[in-house]
Amino acid sequence: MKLINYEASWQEKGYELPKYDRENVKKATKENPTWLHFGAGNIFRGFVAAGLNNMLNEGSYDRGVIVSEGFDYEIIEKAYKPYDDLSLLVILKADGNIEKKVIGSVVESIVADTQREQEWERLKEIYRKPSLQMVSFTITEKGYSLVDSNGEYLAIVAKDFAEGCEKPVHIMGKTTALLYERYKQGELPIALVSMDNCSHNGDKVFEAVEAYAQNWVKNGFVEEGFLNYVRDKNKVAFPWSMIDKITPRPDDKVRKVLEEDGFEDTDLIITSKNTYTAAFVNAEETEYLVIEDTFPNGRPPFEKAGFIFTDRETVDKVEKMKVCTCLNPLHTALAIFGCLLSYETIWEEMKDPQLKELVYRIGYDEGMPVVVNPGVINPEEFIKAVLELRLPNPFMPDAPQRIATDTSQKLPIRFGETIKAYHASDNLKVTDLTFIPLTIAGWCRYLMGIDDQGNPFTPSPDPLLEELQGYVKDVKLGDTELKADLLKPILSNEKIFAVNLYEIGLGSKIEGMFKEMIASSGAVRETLKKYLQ
Ligand SMILES: NC(=O)c1ccc[n+]([C@@H]2O[C@H](COP(=O)([O-])OP(=O)(O)OC[C@H]3O[C@@H](n4cnc5c(N)ncnc54)[C@H](O)[C@@H]3O)[C@@H](O)[C@H]2O)c1
Ligand SMILES: O=P(O)(O)OC[C@@H](O)[C@@H](O)[C@H](O)[C@H](O)CO
Repeated sequence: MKLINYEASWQEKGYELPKYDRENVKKATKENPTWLHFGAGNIFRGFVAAGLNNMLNEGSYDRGVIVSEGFDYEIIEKAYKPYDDLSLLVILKADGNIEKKVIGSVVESIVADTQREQEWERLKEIYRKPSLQMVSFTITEKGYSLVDSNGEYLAIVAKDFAEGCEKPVHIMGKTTALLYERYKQGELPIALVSMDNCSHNGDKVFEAVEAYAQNWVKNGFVEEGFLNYVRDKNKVAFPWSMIDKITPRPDDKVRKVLEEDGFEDTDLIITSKNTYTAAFVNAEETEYLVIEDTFPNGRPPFEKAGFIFTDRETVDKVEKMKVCTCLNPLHTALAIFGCLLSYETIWEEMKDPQLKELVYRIGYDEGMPVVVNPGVINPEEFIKAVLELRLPNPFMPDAPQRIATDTSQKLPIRFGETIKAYHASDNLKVTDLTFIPLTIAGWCRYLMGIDDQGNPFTPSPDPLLEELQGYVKDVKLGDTELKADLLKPILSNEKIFAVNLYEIGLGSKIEGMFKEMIASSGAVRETLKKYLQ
């Protein structure tokens, strides 16, 4: 059974196949595309492309999506092209049932690299099409960042600014250069939609594109009118969104299940840029995509796929509910302590009495008091499902090591917003927080790269890892005397926590917890017991 030759007989083995004429969809999309997506990773295939696939199956839409990758070209070369852009979605339900769906809605895949002339020219052509309504992104938080931890422009960004729109290297430079093609075509309208887990994600795209446009205007590469176009919300919109569907890396156990069916395209691929990909993607059943309804050139009827359209204020509340309180902070706490306590799956961590208690306390005791009900999703029901069904789902192969990736980029939204809300509150005291500080102390302990048994482990990739590990490199388990300012460069960094933790009164508390966690091997567990029993 090869994806590229899928056939009706697969249905007997429970595989749902595209019910539409894919060649027609391909042709219509290539001629008049409506949607281009950057970031060919797992969430794109497992959720958004799958939503469109449902619409095509039902006949409620007639166009596919074109995917582009401006960072990790191997994803396209190894996980899309060999399979004619098809993929297999494996849904792992909490009751143990598995659904398998062939996703045919991705009809073209393109590497976004100015050195690859044909592909770059095709992207320009797509941007020039009046039919194009939206360009979306799932490129991780760091994909939007133009600066380093000191706020200085990254070298590639500075070079892009200096060299103009002919051969940008940063993904936001490529996006801006392509948008310039659309501007030249008569200022055609479009929406650029981030679907990443960052706060006010639309603003991240806007700020990056605006910075590129400003610098290119300043350096004489593009006209002032382009900057005005980027800033004109009636022409270029940057809607906010909140996306939710736990989509782990392609898993070996799932691979074996597929192989038992006779499915052959099961190679697990780890690219040189550390993306975990395959021709299949495994994900949970639950999914939410809430998008601010600002699309100057219209949009596909995504309501048919269950996506929720609303105003910006509601998206903000939903995002705060999910990313700042009811899911992602709990994930990051499990990621940090999971790596320290040598866990390899989230569901097993949810059987650990202290870790389970920790996420209940972070969620219910510390997060929920500052959550505002967004109306479109009920926070009480949402957090209950996360804690009782989604995280403990034993069929989901999600790993703390995946979630620990880029933790330095995630802390401001996952914990910083709650800390700020307590600090600003008249009736809550930030110094009463215990479990969030405990998790931050755990992260400082994690940065040592030594687990609770005293064995070295490899922390997950993070753009600040090297710098941050430098601060704790001399700490040893059993140290009783620590340099007074040891953690200060970390805990006072407002880029990492959204606040200076010393200025709001949490710095010493976290330092104290860190000291408890380095007392000896086994001290992480003992510290968790102390605060959680
Ligand atoms: N996987 C999930 O459970 C999930 C759920 C909700 C939201 N998300 C959001 O989607 C993002 C991607 O998740 P995924 O599961 O697709 O991950 P993935 O590892 O499968 O893919 C990561 C994608 O980001 C791109 N990328 C990474 N670093 C980049 C950079 N510096 N510049 C440009 N592009 C870069 C990669 O090329 C790839 O396309 C997450 O960071 C998160 O914001 C993921
Ligand atoms: O995708 P990241 O790296 O931003 O965060 C890791 C997980 O917390 C995240 O992917 C969740 O699974 C997701 O946000 C659930 O909707």
